[in-house]
Amino acid sequence: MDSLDPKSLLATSKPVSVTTFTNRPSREQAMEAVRTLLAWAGDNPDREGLIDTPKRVVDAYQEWFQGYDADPKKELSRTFEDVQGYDDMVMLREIDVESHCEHHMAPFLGKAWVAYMPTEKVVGISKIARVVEIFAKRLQTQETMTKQVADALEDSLAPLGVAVLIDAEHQCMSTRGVHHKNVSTVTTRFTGVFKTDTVLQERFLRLTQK
Ligand SMILES: Nc1nc2c(ncn2[C@@H]2O[C@H](COP(=O)(O)OP(=O)(O)OP(=O)(O)O)[C@@H](O)[C@H]2O)c(=O)[nH]1
Ligand SMILES: [Zn+2]
Repeated sequence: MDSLDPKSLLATSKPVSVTTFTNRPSREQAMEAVRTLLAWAGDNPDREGLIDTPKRVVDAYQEWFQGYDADPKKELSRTFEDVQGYDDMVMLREIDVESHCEHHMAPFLGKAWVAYMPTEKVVGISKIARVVEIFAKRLQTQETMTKQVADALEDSLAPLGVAVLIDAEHQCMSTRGVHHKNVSTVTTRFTGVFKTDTVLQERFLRLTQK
């Protein structure tokens, strides 16, 4: 099996865009990396209980990071104009967020509230949840993800404004490091009328409360 030279993968010191980083190692190389981690942790990767673990871990990573292969723009490309003049905010409450922090690759889990003020077109509501999922299934900071969700809606729907709030607990804080449990991190992004109209912003924030 070819050894994986990290220098050849990260040959440039410039930040690598997630959409242009296509020089991926093979599945076999990824499984070999898991074997290395198991041995490094102090266990025997060849014992019966661990023999299939690299395969399971690679399958799990494929699921947790499938957002790199998905395009949020595509999800938002189908819109509907026949809404009989509906002119108020559309809001999805408590969309599940299952993501991984880019600093530790540890899970952060929580909820997202997403609203937009449509102009003449609306999008299928499931597509908004799909967009949240696509960005969640990449390595993230919560701040970046919050802005990416808002930007995707802005770019595709050209609405009067967008509001996004994410509330999540980071396991890198609860299960290691500082070991503080039940700390929720809240991030928000308001654009357009949600930024300029404080009454509307407060309405959105009230709707994020239980
Ligand atoms: N702003 C922000 N920070 C995050 C997020 N996820 C994890 N972090 C933080 O990233 C930071 C990384 O800090 P470092 O000092 O480089 O890493 P570390 O030594 O592992 O830090 P500790 O977690 O404090 O042990 C930590 O403070 C984490 O809590 C996130 O989504 N947003
Ligand atoms: Zn972390």
